[in-house]
Amino acid sequence: MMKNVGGAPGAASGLPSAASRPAVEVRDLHVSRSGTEILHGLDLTLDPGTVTGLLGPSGSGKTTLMRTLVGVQRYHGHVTVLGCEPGRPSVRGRVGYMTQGLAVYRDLTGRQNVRYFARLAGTRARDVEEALDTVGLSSIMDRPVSTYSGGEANRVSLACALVADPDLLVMDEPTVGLDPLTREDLWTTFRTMADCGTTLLVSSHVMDEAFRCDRVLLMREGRLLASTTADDLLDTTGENTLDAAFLAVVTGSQAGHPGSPAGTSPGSPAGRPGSPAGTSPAGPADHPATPSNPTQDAR
Ligand SMILES: Nc1ncnc2c1ncn2[C@@H]1O[C@H](COP(=O)(O)OP(=O)(O)OP(=O)(O)O)[C@@H](O)[C@H]1O
Repeated sequence: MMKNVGGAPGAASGLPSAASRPAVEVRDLHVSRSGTEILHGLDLTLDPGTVTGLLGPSGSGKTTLMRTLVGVQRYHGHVTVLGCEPGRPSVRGRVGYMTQGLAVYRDLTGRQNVRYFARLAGTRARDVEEALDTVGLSSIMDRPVSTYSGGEANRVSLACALVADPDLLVMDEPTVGLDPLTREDLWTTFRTMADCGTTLLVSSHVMDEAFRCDRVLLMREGRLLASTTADDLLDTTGENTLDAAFLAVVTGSQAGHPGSPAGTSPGSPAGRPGSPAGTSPAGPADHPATPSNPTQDAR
């Protein structure tokens, strides 16, 4: 069953329905940190119920984009998340964010951490044991996180994000440090969540994970180079591997162009459900937005 991922129902009002409205819409997004512009005018949309991979070299701005979407980064431009300005109280509880750094309590056990985040999520929370099981932590969930390996501790962070059952789940390299089996299980979980209406944005340095995504956003130096699919990326670059295709795009050495954000072909990765998300035309950047999230860091 699809979640209601939007605000007011659209059919009766004549507005686009929640399911057809983008879960995320970004136009002409600029972000500066410490006086230096980091993002230089991004345009993108994420369709509801899709998995989008965010790929780019270290320092290309992936985390900065994610921070913007979850409402902890000051920005200029037009950004809506689930129909609202990022960080607004009405949308905060519906957006999950798994950061790169460990964001759990090390003196608590895995189970206690997940239970705590489930309580914060209130009635919308998923089952705690199920969330722990999903990330493969059931056997060690009663040990303090301080005794976990790095990969195990990361999985607690992920379970804390999953247990809140968000409508938009933003994850910064969630599969780092995971063994192939757990990684496989997680991607299955991501797909199931998307099929149930959750919109997922996943950054990764593992290029093959692009095949798991409905759409892939390629970034370099604060710009969006392409909004495409893994298959289209191979086709348009003529490369055999995604690593090579990605390299061709980021170094600008490919023969063809993999597709501008607004101009990629509408294919999906082979055998995978989900409609590719298109991109939006640029709009005016006339009003700086100030996220209302009290945890915002506008550096
Ligand atoms: N507080 C800050 N002040 C100044 N520059 C910053 C700040 N935070 C990040 N940056 C710079 O912004 C750029 C983008 O950083 P960001 O963390 O978004 O990249 P990323 O693509 O997520 O990198 P990685 O893959 O290594 O995590 C980098 O050049 C980084 O040095």
